[in-house]
Amino acid sequence: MAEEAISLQEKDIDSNIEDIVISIKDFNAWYGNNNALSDVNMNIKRNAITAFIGPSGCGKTTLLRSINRMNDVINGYRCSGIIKMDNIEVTDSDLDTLEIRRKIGMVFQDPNAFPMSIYDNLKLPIVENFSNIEKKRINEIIIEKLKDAALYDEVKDRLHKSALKISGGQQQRLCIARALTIEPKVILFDEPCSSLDPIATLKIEELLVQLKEKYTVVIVTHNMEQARRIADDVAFFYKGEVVEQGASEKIFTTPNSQILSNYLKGII
Ligand SMILES: Nc1ncnc2c1ncn2[C@@H]1O[C@H](COP(=O)(O)OP(=O)(O)OP(=O)(O)O)[C@@H](O)[C@H]1O
Repeated sequence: MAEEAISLQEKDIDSNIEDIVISIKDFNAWYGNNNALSDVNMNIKRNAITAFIGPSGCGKTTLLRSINRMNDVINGYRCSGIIKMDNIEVTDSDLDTLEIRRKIGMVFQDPNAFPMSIYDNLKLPIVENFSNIEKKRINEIIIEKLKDAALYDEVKDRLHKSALKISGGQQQRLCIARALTIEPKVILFDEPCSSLDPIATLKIEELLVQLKEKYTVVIVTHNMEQARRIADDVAFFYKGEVVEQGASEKIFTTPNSQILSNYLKGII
């Protein structure tokens, strides 16, 4: 099984470098003495959806949050190895983490709309990130990003009403619009549909498929049907290792490892 995993990783590393936006090399992560990730090697393709799957506690979120250095704030967290986004070494401790998060945005499990108007939810990151920006341009960006997040038509008549008064699915699309305002290259999604009903979930899935035209999407999901529906590539995590990774079609139809096969059958 280990040999099969290595050959897949090597194959990925050989892919056209232009198509790769994030490369992860020999990455390890610890919380205190707990080795949460072991020797992860992975290439994440540009303008594609990559899904991280695997049982609970196997390191998916740890890797996701390491990609934009969100884990830096956790007491006892440390890592080794290299994560690069294009030519930027995001694991370089001298880099400003805010700068990294401008390029690598994140959307969380539960919609975290701010308790303010829909308009102000988007205005806030815009004024924080683009100094001296004109009001007219702020308006334009807000409308553009609400449209990109497939939300504009549903909220255009209540932009100045509270963001907390819209549905959970709409709030999640608002959070996606907010992440888009600063023009990231990559957007990380940590189980973005786990608190949503099936209809709201399908809307987010459709949106992610649209977003990959402009952005690179990485998603942690426990929903295998979701990964199957939307992911181009899949990485299967087990006990802190990436056991298998590759094209979604291949992962779901002809997995190499018994562990992945068992996971897909719901045995583990
Ligand atoms: N903040 C933290 N402090 C200490 N240990 C942590 C922390 N977050 C995660 N861990 C540990 O790191 C390991 C990997 O957890 P992680 O959340 O990355 O897994 P996961 O695959 O995303 O799980 P889930 O699917 O349940 O979200 C687990 O052993 C977990 O207990």
